[in-house]
Parts: sequence; C-alpha cells; structure tokens
Amino acid sequence: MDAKAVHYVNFYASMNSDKAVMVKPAVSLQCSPKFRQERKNLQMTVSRNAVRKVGSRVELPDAGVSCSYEKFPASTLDSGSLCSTFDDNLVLKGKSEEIMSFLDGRCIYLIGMMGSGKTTVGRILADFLGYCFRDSDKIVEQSCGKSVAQLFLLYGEGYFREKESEALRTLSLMQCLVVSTGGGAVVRPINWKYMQKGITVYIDVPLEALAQRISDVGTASRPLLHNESGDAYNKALGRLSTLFEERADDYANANARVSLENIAAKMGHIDVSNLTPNIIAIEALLQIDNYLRRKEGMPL
Ligand SMILES: Nc1ncnc2c1ncn2[C@@H]1O[C@H](COP(=O)(O)OP(=O)(O)O)[C@@H](O)[C@H]1O
Ligand SMILES: O=C(O)C1=C[C@@H](OP(=O)(O)O)[C@@H](O)[C@H](O)C1
Repeated sequence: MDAKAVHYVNFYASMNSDKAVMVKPAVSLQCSPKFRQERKNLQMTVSRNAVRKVGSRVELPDAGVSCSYEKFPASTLDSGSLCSTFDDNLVLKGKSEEIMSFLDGRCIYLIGMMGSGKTTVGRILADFLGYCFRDSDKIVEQSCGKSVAQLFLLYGEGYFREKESEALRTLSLMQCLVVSTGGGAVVRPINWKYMQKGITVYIDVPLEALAQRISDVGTASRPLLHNESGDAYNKALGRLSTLFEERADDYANANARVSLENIAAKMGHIDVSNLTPNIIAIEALLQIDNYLRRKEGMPL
C-alpha cells in the first residue's frame, strides 16, 4: 500500500517520569477516503528504541511506525519523521538542565507577533530554567498606571514605544530573566541594543493561526487590531498581515527561531493548532541550544 494513502498518523507514547522508560506506545491512522474500505486490512505497529540517560540528561528515543497491508511484509512508512508525545515535563527538565550552564544567566527575549505565545511559552521556559518571567507590556502598565490600550488611546503609539524602550533598558541590566516583549518592540533599533546581551528567540506562528487565537480572545487589549471593520477573524488577519510585512525583516534578526510550521512537520501534524505550549517550549530550548553551540563552534 502506498504510504501517501495515509493522511496522518497519530502516535502516542508516554514515559514513566521516574524511570525514564517509555510505556504504552499506541498508534492510530487516518486514510484518504479512497482507501477507507481497505482500512481493515491495514496493520500498524510501533517500535521504539530505549530511552537513554546520559548523566542527568534524557535522550529522546527514535520511534518507528511500520505499516503492513494484508499479507505483505511490514514496511516503514515514508510519510515523514514522527516525533512522539513524551512526558513533556521530563523533556523540558532534561533540556533545561542541559543548557543551563551554557546560558550562564543570560536573559532570553521572546519576540514575535501579538498572540504568538510569548507570554504562555515564556512562563514555561522561566519555570524550567529557574529564571524569572517578565512581560514588557506589564512593566509599562505598572510604571504608567494605565493599560496598554489606555496608553494608545490617551497618548498615542509613540508614547507607548518610548515607555516600552524604557522597560527593555531596565530589563537589560538584569540577569536570569525570560522576557516576553511586545510584538512591535523589534522595530526600534535601540531595543535590539538592549536585548543584545541576551538571546533573542523569534516565535514564528502562521498568521492564520494568530488571527484565530486573537479573534477567540478578542482584540480589546490589543489596540493595534482594535479598529478594523469586518468579522473578528478577517479583520485580525488583515491587520496582522500588514504589521507582519513591516516587521518580518526585524524578526529575522533573532538569534534563534521557533517555527510552528517546522515543529508540526517534524511531528507529522497537519495543523499548527495541535501544538501545545509545552511542545513549543521544548523546541525553543532546542533552538537556543543550537544557537549556543553554533556560537561556541561546538557540534550540533
Ligand atoms: N500553543 C498554543 N496553542 C493554542 N493557543 C495558544 C498557544 N499559545 C498561546 N495560546 C493562546 O493565544 C493567546 C495569546 O497568547 P500569549 O501567550 O498571550 O501571546 P503573546 O504574549 O505573544 O501576545 C492566549 O489566549 C493563549 O492562551
Ligand atoms: O504588536 C504590537 O505592536 C503590540 C503588541 C502587544 O503586545 P503582545 O505582542 O504581547 O500582544 C502590545 O505591546 C501592544 O498592543 C502593541
């Protein structure tokens, strides 16, 4: 049977967090309509290599999914590499411990469009790295005693940008922070200067997924999206597209990039909306590790 007949494979495996042993691997698959009749003849099996512990570090095992059709021998699906869902916390812990000494207290600045998950993912990273989490929008709000939306309304965007730069300057004097920056912080060169002692990580989320998230929660707290006409999803998408065009080159300057499309492709997902904040945080740690290794001339 042609592997392309298989739409996607859901692979689930979990790890016993004490013994770092993967248990209960399971698999299910979705076929294209043309092959649904044949589904009963299709056998899926999951094989796994042992989890390796090197010191305190847990190495992800490879998992193989093979597919046999009626009496034909099993062959490994060629529909892309599959990455299993392990105990995320264990992986986050292992990877954080691994990069901690390389990081040496340097701050991590998360950059990316509004709604890209900088706050959500940032809190997870801070937790596992033993860092403090800071949100530059919140610092501005506390120092001015007004919400971001009020500041835009009362004094305009320029005033907010000044306050945002002040917040980043203050943060640049500190160590061991994960900072969620405002989506537009990247457009001012001075802000890059403030972030340069740390590591900048761009969370790259397709605009359609951003528009979906933002229209789900509403645009009241995001003044740059608030005045468009049309339905919530389309107005968010239109405005995000314009802003992204203006900012894409700035985001590309980040030290590391976390692309949700790349993660989804690695995991065999079709849709980035299936990616949990933990999975994205794991990818962020991997990309930070790669950046630090490249910088030190170490093998990846
Ligand atoms: N991986 C994810 N999948 C689905 N929704 C998410 C994900 N990450 C964040 N969200 C949701 O998207 C919205 C924006 O996330 P947030 O972390 O505040 O983004 P940012 O700080 O970049 O503006 C929130 O409602 C949050 O719960
Ligand atoms: O993209 C932007 O220009 C903005 C993003 C917002 O922060 P989040 O990215 O945290 O939503 C906030 O700073 C302000 O509304 C402007």
